[in-house]
Amino acid sequence: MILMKDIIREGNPTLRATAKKVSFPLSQEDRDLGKKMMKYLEVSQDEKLAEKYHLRAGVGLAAPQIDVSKRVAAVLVPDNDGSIVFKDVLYNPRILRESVKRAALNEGEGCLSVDRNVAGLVIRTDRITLEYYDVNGERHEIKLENYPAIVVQHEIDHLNGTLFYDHIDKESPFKLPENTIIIE
Ligand SMILES: OCN(O)CCCc1ccccc1
Ligand code: NI
Repeated sequence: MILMKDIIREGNPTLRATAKKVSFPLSQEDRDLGKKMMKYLEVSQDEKLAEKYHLRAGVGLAAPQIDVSKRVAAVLVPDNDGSIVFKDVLYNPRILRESVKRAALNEGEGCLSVDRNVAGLVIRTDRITLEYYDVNGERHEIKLENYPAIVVQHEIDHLNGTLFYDHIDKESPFKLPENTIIIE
């Protein structure tokens, strides 16, 4: 099971590398990789289990964060009523289209690989068309907006060696750019 000790932190060069695509059919190793990353998210979102295993809750986890430089990310986005908005392990995810409209979470973002708070608006795209392959090699092309779109962009950033605070305006971190909405 993935524990916090398995998650690499800022300074580890893997976090700034461009991860490699996986090939299909997936090796058993790449299947297991996706499974254990999703397991981490499920356990981390269960209050009791997260406490038991000292896990920081996460709505996404990218393979580079466990020092595996492959284009694989698990996403588990709950609704505030506990239902699931989006859940899947994304293999070779790719953003096909981005809206002109931008978006940022009101409370900013954090990262399991960043052990500090970095305040400021993380400016992202509000709506995306996402292409990815699932564990069975099936191609998916879906539209996401608002919170799930933000999470997927955060994870795909990890595959390209980008961290959330790279998107914060250093001079004025809380300036709201034109054409940008705040997501509560
Ligand atoms: O890479 C995943 N991870 O560091 C966990 C936090 C994910 C996340 C947090 C805030 C907004 C979008 C995504
Ligand atoms: Ni992260």
